[in-house]
Amino acid sequence: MGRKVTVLGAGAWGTAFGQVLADAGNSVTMWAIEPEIVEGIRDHHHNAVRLPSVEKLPDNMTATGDRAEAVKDAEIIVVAIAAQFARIALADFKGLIPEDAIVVSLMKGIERKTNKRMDEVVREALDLPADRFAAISGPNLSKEIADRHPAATVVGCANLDNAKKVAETCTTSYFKAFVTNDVIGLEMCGSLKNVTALAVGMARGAGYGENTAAMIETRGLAELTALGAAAGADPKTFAGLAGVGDLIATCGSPLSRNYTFGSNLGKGMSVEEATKVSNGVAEGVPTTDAVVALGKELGVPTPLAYQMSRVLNEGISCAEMLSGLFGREITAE
Ligand SMILES: NC(=O)C1=CN([C@@H]2O[C@H](COP(=O)(O)OP(=O)(O)OC[C@H]3O[C@@H](n4cnc5c(N)ncnc54)[C@H](OP(=O)(O)O)[C@@H]3O)[C@@H](O)[C@H]2O)C=CC1
Ligand SMILES: O=C(CO)COP(=O)(O)O
Repeated sequence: MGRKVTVLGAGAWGTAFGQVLADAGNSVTMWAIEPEIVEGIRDHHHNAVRLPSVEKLPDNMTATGDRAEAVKDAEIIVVAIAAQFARIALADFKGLIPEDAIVVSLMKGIERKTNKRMDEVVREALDLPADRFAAISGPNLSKEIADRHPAATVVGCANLDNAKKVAETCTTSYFKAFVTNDVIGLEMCGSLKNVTALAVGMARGAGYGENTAAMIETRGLAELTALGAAAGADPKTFAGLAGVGDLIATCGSPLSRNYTFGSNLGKGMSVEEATKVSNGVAEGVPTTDAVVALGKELGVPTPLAYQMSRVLNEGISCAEMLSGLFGREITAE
């Protein structure tokens, strides 16, 4: 049974996920600011700007630039906007969202300055109760999913029935969704793994091999698990698809914008140069400082995020970043 679903933001993941929803039999409306993107999807079933690899998007997928028209009668509204702009973009939708619609975030980032997760930002921006907010997070590189390669994800909602409703809405022969009520865990996994991916990419770009990558990934996992648990997440979530799973995908693939951004830094580019050549938003960049701040707030050491913030703000080298990760004191792992 198809539902009316709206996706706010026709970036790479918003568009690929829109295709998943359409493949699952729903009637999908994409909302985007840029008229070129709206016209491309609506008139030619093609997003030449953000997802050119898909020649023809499904027929049951359309687009509009009109906010009220986009969300009218939608049962599920998916938000896929660059995290730092989510609050401001959603402010214009306040009052337009149907009263019983579930709002789903695909975003993986922490808001700078407030250090808030996307569940907090979305709920505040739309004045939304917890049981109508869901997060989706997992190893979901958009280009692979757009090519319909088999993949899985996790849908989190305080209300498990609503998580199941969202999961059912995005299930296809190639896309499997699990459910949880650990929204905080999903948010922390998705946001923090991007900082680790920046560091692994940087090490790879600088020419280091498997040992270095494994060291950063494992220490990154320990860091995001500790911070997540302190924020109220279930530590088990970090061993699942959204935690270890997404770390493996993101830290191992040049399709990841965060990995590639880091790799370019490791090859010697400046932050400005790496930003210029980035193929979409690298959420780990603005999220890094927010993770350091959140660590201070919650009393959890975040050595990897701290060293990456020095890379991004002070331009320290990869070797300096890695040697700064560990003190000289001998400790248990
Ligand atoms: N790509 C992936 O593989 C995955 C991405 N994600 C997460 O999904 C989120 C979106 O990523 P993705 O689609 O890939 O990113 P893109 O860089 O491809 O697109 C970013 C999107 O944000 C929109 N946007 C930026 N600023 C504003 C604004 N002020 N108002 C409204 N819209 C705005 C862009 O609109 P416009 O095009 O008009 O500029 C675009 O739709 C991120 O948080 C990312 O971490 C999660 C899983 C996988
Ligand atoms: O989150 C992702 C895969 O799960 C996508 O990673 P990037 O945002 O680094 O491309």
